[in-house]
Amino acid sequence: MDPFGIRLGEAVARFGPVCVGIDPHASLLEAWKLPDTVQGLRQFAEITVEAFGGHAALVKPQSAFFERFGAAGVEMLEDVLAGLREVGTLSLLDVKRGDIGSTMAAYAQAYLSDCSPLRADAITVSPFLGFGSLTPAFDLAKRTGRGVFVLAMTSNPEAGHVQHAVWEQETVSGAIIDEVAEANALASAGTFGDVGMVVGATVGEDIADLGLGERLAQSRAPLLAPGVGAQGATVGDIGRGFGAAAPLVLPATSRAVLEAGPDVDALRKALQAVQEEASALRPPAPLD
Ligand SMILES: O=c1ccn([C@@H]2O[C@H](COP(=O)(O)O)[C@@H](O)[C@H]2O)c(=O)[nH]1
Repeated sequence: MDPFGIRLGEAVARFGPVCVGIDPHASLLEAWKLPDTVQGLRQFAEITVEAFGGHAALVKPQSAFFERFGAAGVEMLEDVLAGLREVGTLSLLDVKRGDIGSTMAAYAQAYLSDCSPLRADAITVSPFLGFGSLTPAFDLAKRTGRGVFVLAMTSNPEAGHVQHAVWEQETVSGAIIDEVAEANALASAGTFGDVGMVVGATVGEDIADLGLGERLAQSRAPLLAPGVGAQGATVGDIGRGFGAAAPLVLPATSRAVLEAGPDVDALRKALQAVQEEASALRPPAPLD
């Protein structure tokens, strides 16, 4: 399999950079007139895979909303990942795993090995047990052509207390950006490295205040930017806040698109509207 960064670059060239989420909130199941049960979850999952598979560069199922149904929900998550694989759509499983290295190796096996039922093209991971603790995930992802997105500046309002903390004259988020840049230094040619970061669409002002824009742009990391829509951020905010790093950004949105369901065409239209807005973030392809 080609490295994740290459596969992502191809998908973004085809569909644009938007990452759409599959987040079966109880309130969305209700709005779609589905029961908040495993059966309702199954219908939600089937509709969203049909709507987004083959229509977006990257689809991000949120594990928590499947896990809340126990083993049956996790089985459904396996089906969602398999459904996306079948139509050749890249999956980013949002699980935010992080642990001591030996346990991290087991998480890596769970999501990034070729034979796991829960394998995805990429996962989100948390570096707050120390960046080095993530090494088993980077190593296995590299061997299997998969990707890893490291939380760097998350979209929630509470995040700054931890992520902007300063240690040895460096912010935590700045240190993470530099570690990711180093991990991507040897990645194959192309826009994106194989190691991404999560940098919320809501944090543009912080990027400027902390002077991190240029370092983000140099990292070659695909920058997953959740927060578009329900959390109040817009694609325009990304253009303004991310500066030179904007071409690396994958604007991510879940509820704002999912609210258009359950009709498959309406879901696709809602996705397409964000995709059209987001096309302004990337420079046009050079003419031959
Ligand atoms: O910093 C982060 C990291 C992850 N998320 C996840 O993205 C989606 C956002 O959903 P919306 O409905 O578009 O708000 C959700 O799965 C979060 O867990 C994030 O929001 N911020």
